Amino acid sequence: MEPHFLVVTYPAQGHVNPALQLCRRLARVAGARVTFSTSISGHRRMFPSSADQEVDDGVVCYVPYSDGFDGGFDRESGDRDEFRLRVKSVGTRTLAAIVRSLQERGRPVTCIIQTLLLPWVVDVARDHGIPSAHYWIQPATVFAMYYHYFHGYDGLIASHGHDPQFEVSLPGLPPFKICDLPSFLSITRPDDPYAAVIDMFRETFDVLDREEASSTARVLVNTFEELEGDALAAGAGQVKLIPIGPMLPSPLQLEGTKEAKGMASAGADLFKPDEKHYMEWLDSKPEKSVVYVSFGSLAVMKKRQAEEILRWLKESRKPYLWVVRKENRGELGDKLEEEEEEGEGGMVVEWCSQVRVLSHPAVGCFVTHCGWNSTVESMVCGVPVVAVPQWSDQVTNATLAELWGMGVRGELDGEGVLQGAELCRCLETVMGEGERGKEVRKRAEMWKEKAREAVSEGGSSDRNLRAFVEEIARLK
Ligand SMILES: O=c1ccn([C@@H]2O[C@H](COP(=O)(O)OP(=O)(O)O[C@H]3O[C@H](CO)[C@@H](O)[C@H](O)[C@H]3O)[C@@H](O)[C@H]2O)c(=O)[nH]1
Repeated sequence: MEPHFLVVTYPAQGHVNPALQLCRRLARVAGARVTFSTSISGHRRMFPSSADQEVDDGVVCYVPYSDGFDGGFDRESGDRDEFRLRVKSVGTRTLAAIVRSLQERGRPVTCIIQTLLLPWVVDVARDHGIPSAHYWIQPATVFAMYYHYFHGYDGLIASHGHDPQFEVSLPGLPPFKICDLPSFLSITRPDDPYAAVIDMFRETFDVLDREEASSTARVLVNTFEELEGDALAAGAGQVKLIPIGPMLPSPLQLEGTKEAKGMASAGADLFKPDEKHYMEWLDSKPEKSVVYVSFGSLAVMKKRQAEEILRWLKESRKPYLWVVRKENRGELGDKLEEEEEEGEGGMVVEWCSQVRVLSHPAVGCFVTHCGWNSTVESMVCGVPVVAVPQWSDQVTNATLAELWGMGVRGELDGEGVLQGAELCRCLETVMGEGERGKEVRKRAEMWKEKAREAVSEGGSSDRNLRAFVEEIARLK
């Protein structure tokens, strides 16, 4: 039977991107049919004119499921517990209907792969007798931290939640301070609005425990052996972690291929791309001179943080490209408009093609919140980072990026803000002529080479993905 992977993902940009990159990789490596499924709210943003219908880009077929929140979920005021339960009940039903409909149309699914926070998808796979796999889209180190949290270390971590400098030693990992563990692990108040998120992770690890017992646990990880060999081996019970990354962003996967042209605009973006000519603007700048600033797709930047960046941008002479999403603009008021009008030193955009920006020779540094995709994209483009983590895995990723030598981490003040002077110091360190800067740039180049090697034909991640595909083929 022809292999057919169904990749299911949560409707957030940081989940959609690696899921779609995996789809393209699977299509290429396995010559497989691939269907991508996110919730209707996400599908509408990717394909505004699709009227909730299936879309086919020639390589990947996009079929949306309903999660009970077709108009989207209000992250500010929505009840996360209600969200979790409704997504599970409605999602289970509508995804099952998709699996049946694909079967009836002669396109039976042979493996279901789900990204983070969707443990119920495993039940859909099991109910239909289809093998499944998890796709962990954060570092292996973060996986190991969650694993150990749910396997005996929750009490220790919770009891030191008030002491961010306390160092925890988890099996197989170097010691990490409490404040450098994924921030959800330090939630102790049940009324915390993010308490439901830790329940979603708990459900995933409960599912893994069950699968572990029946030796069916498979976890693909968006990392590579050369980067996180120790963390991959860091005692996660019998759960087999399969490093298959870094998933190259679509523009890089397609570089030089026939599909590249048509695919360039194929909808991964949940945000409307800014029409400003930022790539042409980059063309006019000297090599490695531009500072690119972006905090990803979810973080709502504190007003003071934005003001500090703005203050620094005005004072510094470095050209900059700064992504400020629409919903963050209110925070900045007229100041941003003024800045854009002056426009000499830099450019502010609402959304850009980040991978194209990072691939541009004019970009010399990425000031990032260290979402895992941004971290990986910076790595595969050889661009050093100034890390300004906000929450979740970002604090761990920032610690790792510094440990790997590909950048420096900004010291935040008591309110969690990176002040202008500190940003200036970090940029000087990374982009300046001092020894540290030279070393950081050398390491960034080194990781770029190693990352690309891992996913090129015969590289460690390429071999792992092929072996996974063969294993799935043998199961049928
Ligand atoms: O103007 C922009 C800004 C961002 N991006 C893309 O958006 C994605 C953002 O992903 P990421 O850097 O991971 O940040 P978040 O959107 O914040 O991702 C969420 O999901 C990630 C994966 O689970 C986690 O690592 C993060 O902490 C979490 O906030 C990346 O692929 C970027 O290339 C663009 O294409 N254009």
